[in-house]
Amino acid sequence: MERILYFDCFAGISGDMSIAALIDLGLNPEAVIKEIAKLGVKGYQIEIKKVNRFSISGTDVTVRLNGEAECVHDHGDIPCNGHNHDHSHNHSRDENGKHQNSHDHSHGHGHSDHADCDLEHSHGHDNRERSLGDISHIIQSSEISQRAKEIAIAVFTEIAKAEAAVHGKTVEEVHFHEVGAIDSIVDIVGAAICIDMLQVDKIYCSPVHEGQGFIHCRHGRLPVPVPAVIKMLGGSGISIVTEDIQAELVTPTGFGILKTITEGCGKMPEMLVESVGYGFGKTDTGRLNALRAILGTRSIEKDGKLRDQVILMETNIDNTSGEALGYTAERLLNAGALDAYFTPIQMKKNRPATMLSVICKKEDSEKLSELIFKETATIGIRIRETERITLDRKISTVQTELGEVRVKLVSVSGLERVQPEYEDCAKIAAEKNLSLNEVYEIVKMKFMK
Ligand SMILES: O=C([S-])c1cc(C(=O)S)c[n+]([C@@H]2O[C@H](COP(=O)(O)O)[C@@H](O)[C@H]2O)c1
Ligand code: NI
Repeated sequence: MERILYFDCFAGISGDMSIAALIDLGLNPEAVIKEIAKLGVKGYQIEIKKVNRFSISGTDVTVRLNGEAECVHDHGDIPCNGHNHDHSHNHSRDENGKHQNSHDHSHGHGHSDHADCDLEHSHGHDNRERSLGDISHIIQSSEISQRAKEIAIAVFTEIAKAEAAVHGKTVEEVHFHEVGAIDSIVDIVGAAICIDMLQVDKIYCSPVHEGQGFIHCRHGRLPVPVPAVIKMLGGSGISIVTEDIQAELVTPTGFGILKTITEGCGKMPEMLVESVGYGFGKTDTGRLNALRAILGTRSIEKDGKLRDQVILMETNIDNTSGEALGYTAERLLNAGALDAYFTPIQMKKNRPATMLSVICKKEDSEKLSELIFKETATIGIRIRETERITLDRKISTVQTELGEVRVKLVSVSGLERVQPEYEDCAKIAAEKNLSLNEVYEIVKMKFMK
């Protein structure tokens, strides 16, 4: 059996929605808080509560920094953005999640947005700038589980890479403001801890719904999806559906988490649903603003076959030498491609050309597409996610009169099929001066009854 986690992102995703939805699946909130405390970061409180929004029962997670006052901000362009998500605020809500006291201007700062709050004032937010190295150090030196550490650092790295690209800096030069604040660290590490606690084998997501318009943050006025999110979209295999809502529904923190942990984007896989969790966002969009997490199981085997998702990349090339193409395929295979192959094609302007196809795991697609761009003259790659059915296989070693040979054993409709390993047979054939076929036959004879 395989445990599957599916994120239904019908209202986007943010850091606090992620941790809230995962806890709402049935994790013990106290146990999660205890794990997060192992970070050794001080000066915050996590409030996890069950609430009803639009008649749906779910979880709301708010990280409050000690001595925090309300975040004071007025919203020029869109509702309460910068807070859809990952930062705590004390706005109270009615049953439908609408703000009752929309903004408390008690500080008299009159900020125009939350990020300005972070940058210029110290009324409760953690203002420290942190580099990826600082954050990785906090995580590495803590006593949270190894898997949670790996996930959390991978999320921060993903976001740092996007920020670096957007701002024309190196990853080391990137200093997080919003995302470096304690509440975002808690959201990301908290989500990583929950994923580890849920012991899931595979994670998938739906296309992610995003609003439109502009937000204000420390960079000034940014279009939605914000640049860091757009950057991370590349190579993610995740698609965006634009809603007619003037709000930022997808935050860099939320998308960073999603991109890092999911293996594929599409419809909910067929599975037996065990539990469903709703994690509420903070923005009032006038409709249910929640991330839905669905946990279930499916049998990995269906008719003796395994099903999983792989990425298929294709590019048509008419201006790269045969030498360079052969070299590219070799590099792709060495870098983790499941397969890399060529098809002769006829392109426009009567050009005989070559289509390069690469099959790979989702997590390798970005790296491999970069390699294709680097080694060939192509300027575009088609990328799609596709389901793969494979026969369950066992590798075993047999003793033959020619020596030890590895074989793949697969079962098809109850019949066992033996596939001797090419490398082993080729080596023996060369050493013993036999044909490859002769070696194959000798190995296969071992399995004749
Ligand atoms: O802090 C930075 S560098 C930052 C970059 C970007 C880019 O798209 S670049 C966007 N933002 C906005 O700030 C808030 C908080 O983001 P979190 O992911 O930390 O919650 C949000 O509106 C982002 O879009 C910040
Ligand atoms: Ni930025």
